[in-house]
Amino acid sequence: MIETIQLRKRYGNKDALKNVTCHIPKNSFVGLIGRNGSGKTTFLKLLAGESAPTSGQLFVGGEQPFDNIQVSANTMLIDDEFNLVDNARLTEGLDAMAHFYPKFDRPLAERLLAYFEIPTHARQSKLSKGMNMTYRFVLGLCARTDVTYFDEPTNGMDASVRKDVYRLLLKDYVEHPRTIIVSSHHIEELEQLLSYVVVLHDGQTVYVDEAEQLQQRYVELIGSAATIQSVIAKSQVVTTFGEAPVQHVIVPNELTAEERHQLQQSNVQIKGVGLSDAYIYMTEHRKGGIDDVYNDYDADSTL
Ligand SMILES: Nc1ncnc2c1ncn2[C@@H]1O[C@H](COP(=O)(O)OP(=O)(O)OP(=O)(O)O)[C@@H](O)[C@H]1O
Repeated sequence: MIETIQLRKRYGNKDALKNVTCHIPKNSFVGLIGRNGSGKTTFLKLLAGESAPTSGQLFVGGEQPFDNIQVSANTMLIDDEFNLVDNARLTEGLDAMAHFYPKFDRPLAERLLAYFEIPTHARQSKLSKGMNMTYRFVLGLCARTDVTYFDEPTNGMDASVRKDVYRLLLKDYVEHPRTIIVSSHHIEELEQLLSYVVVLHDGQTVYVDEAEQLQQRYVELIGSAATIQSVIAKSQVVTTFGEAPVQHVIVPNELTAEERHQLQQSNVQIKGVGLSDAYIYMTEHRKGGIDDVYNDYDADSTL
């Protein structure tokens, strides 16, 4: 469905995306994850045809999206700027959606807005930040375009709305399968939904595959630090946390049978990791974590 090869986007003298190569199968529910500034928004804007790549190839349903009416009629990008009609009342926004998107489910949109207590006679510009994002989310969901991109859709929503929104997204996706890409920093809220994950790091794809595979990249060893260190080479350790004597050591899921045996014999627990943790380990700063920064500062300040 979506195919990119060495996709690059340059702003001035800076590469926002420098090498994005990925294949996303049709009807996948995709999590687009990456740290601040890794290129998620830039990538979604390219996919939605809102900007043109600097170089590389990009196809959505076999078409190049930029300046392509056929693609835009079947695509929605919902972000915190989405606004179909300037200074319109929500009812006018619903009218416009029905006009542009033939599969728009207006009755569902109206029911959802009533449920979230968003007044449809109000002007979009007068809604609170969270309500505005919920309104945009409802439009994106009910448009039922073949491809829908949500860029940080839950920004500004309270915890209970966020929960409803993800539940809703899953229900609607199951009833009406289509390709959905959601960028979010709250992966833990999303991880039950995702079938596929794209991880961007510093403008490059560092992971494109099924969500489950990402989780299986690492294991957590829990036990005596000294025992773990006697079995596992230092170079294998991704990160360590917790205080001695019981520590948590994260390593790639590449333990040999012999290593597993030795660890188990020494009462070291071997545990799987969650998706959001796996992502953090994958993109962790290699120069140490926030503790090191704080400790260095502390040491300097006492000189
Ligand atoms: N219009 C622009 N002009 C110049 N630089 C830009 C522009 N848009 C993005 N960038 C730069 O491109 C890089 C990627 O930005 P982008 O917004 O795509 O990242 P992101 O992963 O969505 O970040 P965040 O998680 O913080 O929203 C950043 O370094 C950003 O400063």
